[in-house]
Amino acid sequence: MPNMKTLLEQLRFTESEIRVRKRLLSFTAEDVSALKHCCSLIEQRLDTIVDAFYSIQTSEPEIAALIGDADTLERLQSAQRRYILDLFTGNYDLEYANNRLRIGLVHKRIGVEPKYYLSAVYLLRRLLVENLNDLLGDNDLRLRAIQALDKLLYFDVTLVFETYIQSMMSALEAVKNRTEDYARALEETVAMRNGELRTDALTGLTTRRFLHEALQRTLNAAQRRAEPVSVIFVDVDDFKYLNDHRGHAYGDQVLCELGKVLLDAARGEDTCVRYGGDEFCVVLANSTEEQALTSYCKRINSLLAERLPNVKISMGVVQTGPQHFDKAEELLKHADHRMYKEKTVKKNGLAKH
Ligand SMILES: Nc1nc2c(ncn2[C@@H]2O[C@H](COP(=O)(O)OP(=O)(O)OP(=O)(O)O)[C@@H](O)[C@H]2O)c(=O)[nH]1
Repeated sequence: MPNMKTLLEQLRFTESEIRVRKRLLSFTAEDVSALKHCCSLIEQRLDTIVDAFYSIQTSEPEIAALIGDADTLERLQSAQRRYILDLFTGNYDLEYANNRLRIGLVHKRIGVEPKYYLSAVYLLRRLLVENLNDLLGDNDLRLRAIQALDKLLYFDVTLVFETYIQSMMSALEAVKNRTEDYARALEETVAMRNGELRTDALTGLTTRRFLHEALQRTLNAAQRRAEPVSVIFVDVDDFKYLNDHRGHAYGDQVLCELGKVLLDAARGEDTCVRYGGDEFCVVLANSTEEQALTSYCKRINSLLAERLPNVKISMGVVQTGPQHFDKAEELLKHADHRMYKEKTVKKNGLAKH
């Protein structure tokens, strides 16, 4: 029985553990002999006891439903017969313990709640005591046998409950493992999706998620080489109006084309990012603010005039380095602020260009 072995191993069951348990219940050789003495007497009443047991059990509708069909009832009856004989054989060894552990496992598996198991143990004890009283009359053996039976039943109930609990814990462990597997799979999916999001689907530019990483890389390299870095925020003017009046698909085309313009105007070491919606951000390596305005921004404006003559943009340029370097966050905030300022000036009709 490989399953039993695992169960015993799980519960660390050994001969010496059985000895400890017997000692804890003061289950002595005297108890063994008292039970053994009653074996043949109980055997005579075996069928009567088992019949009485199941007629009382099945009179309870909930238990009758648990037992189910006649075949199961028959199997339970013969198992009960074996158990009653086991109680009086005088052999309470590892094999005996194994059988009790198996009962615990079976009870858990078929969903017998402890209340049913305990009431069944109580009923069996009552029937056995009634029969011992009847068979043995008023003598010393009767008292000793009943006492020994009580200890042995406690021994068995403990084993059954331990297996029950162990098997419940294994089920919980399995659920926990499944949940952890699911969480891991979910994390992998999210990681994969994030990986896909490195590139913006519409424009093919770097996504905002990776702006910080790219900017930091450029800043680190610039610091080592003592070069300036410029950051440009770009935002389409009245894009909502374009969307609303020429359709969302046209809006998409504009964003896509603007992305190309930004890329075409940039050099290999620059990073063009779709910041979100109609906002873009460009990190120019080795570029002062002056160079950005006179070279990069100028190129953008002329490309835009060629490819999207009806589209206007606002830009905010900020330089950091080559001596003192601002933090990435500050730089982005500053560039965004400048772009917003330019837009506000234009909207108020104060634009000079
Ligand atoms: N077609 C299209 N529209 C988008 C996309 N992402 C965001 N938008 C729209 O872009 C518009 C941005 O509008 P606002 O932020 O009000 O900007 P605006 O109309 O350009 O106004 P100002 O920035 O003040 O000039 C919103 O209407 C968004 O719904 C996209 O991927 N495709």
